[in-house]
Amino acid sequence: MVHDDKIIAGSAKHPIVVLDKGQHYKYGTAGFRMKADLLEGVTYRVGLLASLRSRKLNSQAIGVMITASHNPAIDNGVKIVDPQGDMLEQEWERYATQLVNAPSDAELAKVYNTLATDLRIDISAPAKVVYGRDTRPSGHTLVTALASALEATETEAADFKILTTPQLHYLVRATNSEGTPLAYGEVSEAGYYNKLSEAFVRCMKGKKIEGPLIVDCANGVGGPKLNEFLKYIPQEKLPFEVKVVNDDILRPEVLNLDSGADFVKTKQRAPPHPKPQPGVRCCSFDGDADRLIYYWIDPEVGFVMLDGDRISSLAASFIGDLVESAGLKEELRIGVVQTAYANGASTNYIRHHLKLPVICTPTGVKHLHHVAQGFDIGVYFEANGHGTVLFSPDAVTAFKKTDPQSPAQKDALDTLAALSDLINQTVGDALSDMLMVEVILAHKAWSLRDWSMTYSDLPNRLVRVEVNNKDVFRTTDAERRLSHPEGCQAEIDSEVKKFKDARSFARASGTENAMRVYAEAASRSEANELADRVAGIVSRWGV
Ligand SMILES: CC(=O)N[C@H]1[C@@H](OP(=O)(O)O)O[C@H](CO)[C@@H](O)[C@@H]1O
Ligand SMILES: [Mg+2]
Repeated sequence: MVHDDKIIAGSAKHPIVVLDKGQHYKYGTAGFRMKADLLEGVTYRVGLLASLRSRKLNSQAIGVMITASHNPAIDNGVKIVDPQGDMLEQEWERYATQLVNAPSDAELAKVYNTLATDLRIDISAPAKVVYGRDTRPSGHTLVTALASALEATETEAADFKILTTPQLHYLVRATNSEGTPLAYGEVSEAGYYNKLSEAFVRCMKGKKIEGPLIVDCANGVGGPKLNEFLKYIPQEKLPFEVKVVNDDILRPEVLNLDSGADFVKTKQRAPPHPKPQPGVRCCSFDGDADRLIYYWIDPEVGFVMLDGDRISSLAASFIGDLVESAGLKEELRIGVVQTAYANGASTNYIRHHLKLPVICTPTGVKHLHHVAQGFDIGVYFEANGHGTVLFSPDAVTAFKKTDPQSPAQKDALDTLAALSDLINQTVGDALSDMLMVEVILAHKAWSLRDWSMTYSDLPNRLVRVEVNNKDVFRTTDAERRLSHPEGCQAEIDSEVKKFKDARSFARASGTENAMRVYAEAASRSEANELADRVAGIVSRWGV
């Protein structure tokens, strides 16, 4: 077939590491992610798939991002981005897995051709792939393998070099919408900064934000990109004082080390460096800048964290009020999407205080994103700080076309329009989300303490349980209950009943070879006790 010889020759230059018997590569929640030295051949093959996907979708540009997010520097990963900047369609995860597991170069060409035939893809049609990578040293080799696959399949390639993950998602959407009425922004990294900085200034309306903001960038790609972004706002218009810390990208060994959003969320404490200053507003990005967590050290109670659930409820409350002031409450449906890991107190607050609908989906951003698209304004966040707010085309039109009857209504409509430009519409984006939070705090004149007073989190605990066979566990009801093994859920239920305001669930991790158990209850000791008991049940059933 058309590309066979070139595909085979390229694959020989970027060989796949054949895994031990019984093991295979799997396109999971975060694409392929593992030790970087296993990834050269994988990345080559992902390049082949991206070219097929572009050809399948009328030559629209497909994205490929090379990153391992919050993992240590020796790891890396590769994932595909669909034309609108969202995650690869689920059906295609299977094709990625098939292509990557082809046992030889010749077999690889065969699988490629079979996919093309089965999916009715014209492999002589034009194809385009845009790609980027984070700061990991291994990224360089992987990009070379990717470029080689694009060359072998005669795919037009746009290398955007070092980027945050959400910047790559932005560029994919900008590329595909260029020159259309829905143009998303200039197709360049500068275009991303222009769009965000301009929208940020419009949202702030001359307001200033009290006190400095310390931004921990996990020594990842977010550091240099945030520093670059700040240059786009004229000094006199800069509404806040930002101090960027942990932005050393020259020493790979410090990437994600004792810093970053994942560290803060899982360890429930501030990064030790720089030494946290009581009372100062802080936030952390993760290694590829698609997660955000806020926190501060309260002089009285110590560390206080404002995670994805908090950002979600803050955004829903602010946007809900604006929609009301804009006179669009009857017209636009606002909803919040969470996973089972969302703190029960946040769900309660959104449902009963903000009076907004909440939908629970399985873990993984693609699920949340998809459900959020069903609302005119869909707010979604995972508790770990990954999320965004999606505005439908109808909502954006309403912000721009509604004729305001009062200055207050005009003000609300303008702020909503500016927010829809500020908030990344493709994926969770730490930089964009941070600017959104700063806008909301400035408008409400809130400190982090004011924000944290909106509701009290239920004490909770997340534990990881290693079992022999996690495949025996199957979930239902958006992962909140186990359907298999039969009888296991009944045991969990009977434990949960013994505690006040309690909830607990167990599910197999999609990214690690382990089970995760979550428990929350009225007190810390009860949450801990319940988590231990449920972990015990899971261990017994998982042998
Ligand atoms: C409890 C938890 O934090 N789970 C994380 C983790 O998924 P698991 O399937 O639980 O391993 O990694 C996912 C990808 O980064 C992220 O979407 C998700 O929130
Ligand atoms: Mg990440």
